[in-house]
Amino acid sequence: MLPAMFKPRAFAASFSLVPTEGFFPRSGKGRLAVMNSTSGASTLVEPGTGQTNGIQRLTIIQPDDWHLHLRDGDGLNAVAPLSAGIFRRAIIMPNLKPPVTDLAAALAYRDRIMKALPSNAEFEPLMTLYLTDVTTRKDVKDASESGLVKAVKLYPAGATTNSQAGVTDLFGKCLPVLEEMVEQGLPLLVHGEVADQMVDIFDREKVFIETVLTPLRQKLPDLKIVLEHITTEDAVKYVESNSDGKVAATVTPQHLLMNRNALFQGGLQPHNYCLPVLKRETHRRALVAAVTSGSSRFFLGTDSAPHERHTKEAPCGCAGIFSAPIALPLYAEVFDQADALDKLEGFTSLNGPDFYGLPRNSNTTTLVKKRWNVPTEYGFGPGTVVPMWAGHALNWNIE
Ligand SMILES: NC(=O)N[C@@H](CC(=O)O)C(=O)O
Ligand SMILES: [Zn+2]
Ligand SMILES: [Zn+2]
Repeated sequence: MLPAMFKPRAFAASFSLVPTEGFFPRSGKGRLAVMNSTSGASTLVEPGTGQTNGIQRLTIIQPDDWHLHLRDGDGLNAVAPLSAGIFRRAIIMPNLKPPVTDLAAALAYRDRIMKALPSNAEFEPLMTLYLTDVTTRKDVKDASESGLVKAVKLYPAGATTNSQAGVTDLFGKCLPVLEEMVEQGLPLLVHGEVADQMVDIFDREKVFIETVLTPLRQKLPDLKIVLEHITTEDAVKYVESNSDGKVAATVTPQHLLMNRNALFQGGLQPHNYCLPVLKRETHRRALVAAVTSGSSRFFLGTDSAPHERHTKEAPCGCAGIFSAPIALPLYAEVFDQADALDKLEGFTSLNGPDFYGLPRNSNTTTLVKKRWNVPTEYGFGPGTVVPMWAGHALNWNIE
């Protein structure tokens, strides 16, 4: 199986301290196969400060994960300790079956998460409500006043995993609830894709920005919005052009490290399939430029979304990439490649809490440049889950 690799040739020069081969996932075909990949990215250099390439060890304020799927039941018990071992807090996505639509459900889910953690874990789940056509102002007010629910999540109905109960008509059905969110200061987190099957799947984020986000901002300029797991240059530009502090975006490791070739490299690659789907290389480069620019409007959200192996390696495979245990090394790889390790901490640990109005963490995490291999799978209830870049070598690890 060929790896999902697209690493631009120009990056090799910046890896003088570590053998270039070290980073390339082992494909059985060796380095040449990777270098000849059809990514179309062979001459690109990412922006950076040009000051950080020699760094071998990096201590940063402990990161939080601003977009995490922990699932439920046995799956929750398997993955929650993995996130809790790395991140201090995480925004917990509510797309369970049935979804987490009110305070009672959020508190019950929070209890199940706490029970899934080791007794010494210092991990704070930041709960969210799943917005539906019938969510009420009271639902939002109660949730906000609890202090434990930090946001409301918009899934356009049909756009992604477990979004069937999502919103069918945001402006027709949800405006009073959105007004309540403005009053409560509760951000709206958006899966920013239209669900219209007539819109090309690679264009759904751009069309969402044009047809939903732009008018939404006009109607409710004081609503705080996080455009989740952005994948396009269009989204980067949108976030950058909204400079009033109300709009931010999370960025996943997969959208920073892979382009859409990774879906088909050497054959169909179900473990690289997520929504929004990977985009072309120009978009990936725009994302890397955005997160390494030092802008405070972009922050870490893994969108770690475990699905049991057989539900992804299937005739109709689920969307979602499991990255929680390796996400931090993957992000370090991105910033190192861009020679911008000095911008990593802002992205992983400062911009998120600042946007949410929460305190920054006080303890630290140390990353070291040391080769290791991503495990090929993790336990997931009775089955297993395959992580992003399973079995491949990474250059960074958590000390
Ligand atoms: N990202 C994904 O591909 N899947 C997520 C849902 C989501 O975040 O859209 C999931 O819950 O599996
Ligand atoms: Zn989503
Ligand atoms: Zn998600």
